[in-house]
Amino acid sequence: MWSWNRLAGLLAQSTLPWMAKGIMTVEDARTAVAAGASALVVSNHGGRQLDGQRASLEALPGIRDAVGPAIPIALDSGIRRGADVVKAIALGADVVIIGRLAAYGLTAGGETGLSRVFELLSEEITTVLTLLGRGSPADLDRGALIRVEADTVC
Ligand SMILES: Cc1cc2nc3c(=O)[nH]c(=O)nc-3n(C[C@H](O)[C@H](O)[C@H](O)COP(=O)(O)O)c2cc1C
Repeated sequence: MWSWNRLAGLLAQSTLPWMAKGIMTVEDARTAVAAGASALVVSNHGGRQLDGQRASLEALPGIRDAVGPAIPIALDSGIRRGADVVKAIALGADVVIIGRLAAYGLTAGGETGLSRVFELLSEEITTVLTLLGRGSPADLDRGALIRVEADTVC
């Protein structure tokens, strides 16, 4: 079974930089950074392992606060449109990763379909940034968002 100790043994055999994927708690984020991770991927693996797990977007702000600004953070799981990318950046991600979205594009239209996925994402990100009055992703912060509790949505 995988453990942080087993990972330490593996890392001792290499000087390559590495990133930890599947980080969903502040505790694991701190442990990964202390173990030498160069970057983190906040991810619930697309909900494919524990489908009742909380969303990676929910976990992101606390993890960013815990590790500070210097550790690059990627986020994945559930990115489907440009607004999702904007939310992730506003909550502290440096980059996002797409999984099934890329697969959907490839399935629907091969290389052309995949290119279209990136075109749509780019257009949507530009639209959302414009509507928020932000010039670029670098201008995003948590003030761009409001939190709506699920039980307040009619
Ligand atoms: C068919 C499939 C296989 C995957 N296999 C792995 C895997 O072996 N290891 C892993 O860390 N994540 C795996 N993932 C999760 C992806 O790396 C990624 O975290 C996830 O797809 C992101 O969520 P999204 O699909 O909603 O964008 C897999 C995802 C899919 C769809």
